[in-house]
Amino acid sequence: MAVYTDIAEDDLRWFLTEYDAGTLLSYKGIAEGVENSNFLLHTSKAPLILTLYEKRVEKSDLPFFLGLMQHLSAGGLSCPLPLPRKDGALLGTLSGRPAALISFLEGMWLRKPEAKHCREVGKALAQMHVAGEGFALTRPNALSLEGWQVLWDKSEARADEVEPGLQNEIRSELNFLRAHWPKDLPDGVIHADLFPDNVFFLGDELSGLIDFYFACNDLLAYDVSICLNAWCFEKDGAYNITKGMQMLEGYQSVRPLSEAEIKALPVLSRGSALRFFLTRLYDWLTTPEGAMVTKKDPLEYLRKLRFHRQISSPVEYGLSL
Ligand SMILES: Nc1ncnc2c1ncn2[C@@H]1O[C@H](COP(=O)(O)OP(=O)(O)O)[C@@H](O)[C@H]1O
Ligand SMILES: N[C@@H](CCOP(=O)(O)O)C(=O)O
Repeated sequence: MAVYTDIAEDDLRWFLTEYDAGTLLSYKGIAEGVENSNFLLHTSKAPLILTLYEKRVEKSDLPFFLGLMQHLSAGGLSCPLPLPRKDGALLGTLSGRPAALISFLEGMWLRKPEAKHCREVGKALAQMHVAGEGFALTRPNALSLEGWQVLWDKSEARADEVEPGLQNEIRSELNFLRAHWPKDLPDGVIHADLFPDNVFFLGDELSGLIDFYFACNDLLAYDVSICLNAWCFEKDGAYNITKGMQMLEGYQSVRPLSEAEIKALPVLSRGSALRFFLTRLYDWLTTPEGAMVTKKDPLEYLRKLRFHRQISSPVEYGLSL
């Protein structure tokens, strides 16, 4: 679960007086999530999500994340909106952490997404890419090639504890990606973590996207590759080409991919698989036993990475060329 920082009821009541949010009726920690501490609040006005920003979130990035939600929402994307304080600021402090109130999004995430849901996700991702145009702030992707190397430097010495031979395999993967990473593809604001737990559905209808705390400026097709990794593999590790096809068709129904983007999908997918492998590996090796967070399996992403390595044409992702 992810509640790293506890809050005292009196402090929360005091914090809420800065907002026009009504009076507190109840609050509870939310078990899901990895990065931040989240609480569900019921007030006399409306349900709200309270987020306390934790370890990997830089305070200086918060205006980008919160402003982005406002920009995307104004552009027609369904996503939470930060609630301004009475003084207009979007950010306050609670229990010594930067904290924000955001609107509660109806829906729930799908534990067993089907191909038809992948199509909706592809569409919503493309809508987000379009809605992100014109956003005034920028944020470089801290988890691209350089950031991967930093994570790897911190994990490399113990990597073979997780699987023998990993040291050599990941070292040469990083070399490959450094040499082949595409540079001239369309870029813009990407979500960068659009996993099933960050997409809400009401029945089969997508009700919105959450968790913009990895959002940044990067290649749009890299975001597509993140979604292929996160949505289109089955529990047994097999790639589901029907899901891939639906995801890509859904995306292209809003924003067609260029030939260069399509050609780059295998290398981008290797990069995104490595990115999630590395953060999971780092967390696996450093999260203390008994911590209140569910550690995610790095090897799931190693298997995905190996799959992308043997792709010989983007057609294998379900694209019709
Ligand atoms: N705006 C929201 N509306 C409804 N539920 C939310 C909202 N934001 C977060 N949640 C709940 O909190 C959980 C964790 O949120 P998330 O932003 O993914 O956390 P983290 O950044 O720590 O991974 C989500 O799975 C969801 O259950
Ligand atoms: N999606 C990442 C972990 C980040 O978790 P989130 O709760 O912020 O989506 C992974 O699966 O490794």
